[in-house]
Amino acid sequence: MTTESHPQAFQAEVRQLLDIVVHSLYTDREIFIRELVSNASDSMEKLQHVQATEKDIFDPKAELKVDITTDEDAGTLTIQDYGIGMTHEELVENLGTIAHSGTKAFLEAAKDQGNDASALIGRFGVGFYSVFMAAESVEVFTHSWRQGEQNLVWKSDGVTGYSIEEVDEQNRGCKLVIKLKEEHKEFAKEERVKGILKRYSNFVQFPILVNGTRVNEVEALWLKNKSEITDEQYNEFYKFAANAFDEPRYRMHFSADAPLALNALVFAPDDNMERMGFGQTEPGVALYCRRVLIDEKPEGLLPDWLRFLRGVIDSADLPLNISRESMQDSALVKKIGDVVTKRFLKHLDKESTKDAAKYKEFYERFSRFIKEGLVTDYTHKDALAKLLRAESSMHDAGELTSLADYVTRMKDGQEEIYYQNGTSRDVIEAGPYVEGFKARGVEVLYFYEPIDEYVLNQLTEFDGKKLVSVARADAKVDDIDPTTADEREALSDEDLKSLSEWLKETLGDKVTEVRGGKRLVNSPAAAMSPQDEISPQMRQMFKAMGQDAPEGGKVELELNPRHDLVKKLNAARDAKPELAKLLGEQLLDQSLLSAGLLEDQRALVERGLKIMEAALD
Ligand SMILES: Nc1ncnc2c1ncn2[C@@H]1O[C@H](COP(=O)(O)OP(=O)(O)OP(=O)(O)O)[C@@H](O)[C@H]1O
Repeated sequence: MTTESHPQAFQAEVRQLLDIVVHSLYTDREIFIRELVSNASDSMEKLQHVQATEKDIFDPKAELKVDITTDEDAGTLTIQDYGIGMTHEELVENLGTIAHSGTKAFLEAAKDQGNDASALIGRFGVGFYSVFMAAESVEVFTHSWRQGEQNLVWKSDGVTGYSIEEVDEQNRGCKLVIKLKEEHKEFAKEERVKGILKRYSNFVQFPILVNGTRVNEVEALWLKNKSEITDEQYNEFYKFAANAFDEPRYRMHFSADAPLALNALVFAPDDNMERMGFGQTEPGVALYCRRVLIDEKPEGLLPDWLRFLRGVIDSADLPLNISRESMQDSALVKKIGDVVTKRFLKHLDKESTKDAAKYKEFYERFSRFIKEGLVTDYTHKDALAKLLRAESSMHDAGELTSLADYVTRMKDGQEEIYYQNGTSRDVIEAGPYVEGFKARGVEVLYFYEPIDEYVLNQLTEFDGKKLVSVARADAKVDDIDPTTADEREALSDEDLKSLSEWLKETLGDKVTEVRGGKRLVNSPAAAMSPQDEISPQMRQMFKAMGQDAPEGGKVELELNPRHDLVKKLNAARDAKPELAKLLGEQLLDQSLLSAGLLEDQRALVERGLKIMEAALD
């Protein structure tokens, strides 16, 4: 084998690549250190494989580590590894031509793009050559793991070509001596280099030392076997990764080989910082490729509503050099995010049945995110719906139930899932809507947040069963018989019909319809949302958000034909027409009031006084 001391020209493609690297890649210049440390680590990993089969290895006792030294005065940065090193032939092949597919693909794409290569480069690896973003010249001293090979140095200024010479004895592996350009001397500063390594290379499996001090202390826990990790280790890792002081509420650790090579370790924190008033939480699951950081806060990785999660996703399938900008529209990144999201939702569902009390605590803090997911993320709708919880007419206050459990308790003949949205349990139970369901032994779920109405409207159904508000006129509960018979005599159909017509006339277009119904027990009347109309609660929500609500929002008035007040009102139509009119209007306003829908209460109060006066006459 010959050893040239005269310069060799770079392959044309390498020159082209170097030109782009030096002239178009300005952002994230610091990543060249990440690239070189990754190469060092890869090379030592390869050595471990070689050690498994080969006995005769050069410099067999050399410890596997990355030694980095900085020299500010000389403006140099030196990176030494003890990996497989390179022979003369390998130096030519690896550092003088472009053999690896990623860079080739880049150059081909760059050709198609004409001059605008900078937009593309983030998607492909430039690996070793990225050093020339900061270097004036580079020397690679090396000895291969093979016995009997030469001690060599490869030198280049990264412009036209390189030379390879034989040198004095070297350690096994590669030592890169990087002479920095004047304007990039910052990379010869110890603190700057340590900062870069902490950011990108903290989890590299081999020790990294800067001027003799180790900088990477934390193990890449996500790549270890679950059975080898203690709870304390997990919690410590969470605190480190999330920069947190609390103990995580949930954690999920999983690995997959197909369809994607994936390792994920994610945590739900103790509390929801948004609920505590800290403003919008930033996404906190970092993306790694084989222990090396790609992006700390990747935006397109997980859906926005999972922004409370903390931890790490690592995929060996990702190209290391992918840039932040191109990440967001990478199909691979989306796929990774989707796999993790699905897994996490499944994990939560499992945990919720395993320990309901623990899940309740989580839900009380994080339900906002689940609801946000339900209204923004159609893909995961079904899995999210399983995680919803609510109080119920069948359970004590404070107890939560799931939609799935509700379905198991549905009565024979019941086709729909019933719910009511109100400010509190007391308000809901004091209102007229639930009583008819209770009398039939039909369960009603109670939701208390304004957003719930919207969430349930979006969800429309669960397990093939429609979600219906008990305030809807079309709720199909009338077909189910009450469990106890109501002995009170009802108004005749004829009287009920004429009373209803009279009331409709009296109330005018404040109501769409007045009619009798079977649903009420203790209340004389109730304001119902007509079929196919946006509910009054929804209108209120639009208003609260400062938006114009769609047309509609009128109610249907349902009368209880067994209630004394209704019977007496019917009689009063002829006997005391003036008072009957007042009572009819009052009945509507009170129904609106108990539905939380009366906007202006002045008329109600004034009318109340007149009715009181009449009562004393
Ligand atoms: N420290 C090293 N020790 C041994 N071989 C190395 C070292 N650094 C680079 N090489 C060799 O040079 C080749 C080219 O390196 P380069 O960083 O350009 O690309 P890569 O590591 O193959 O891919 P990428 O960096 O795009 O993921 C490597 O595949 C490897 O064979």
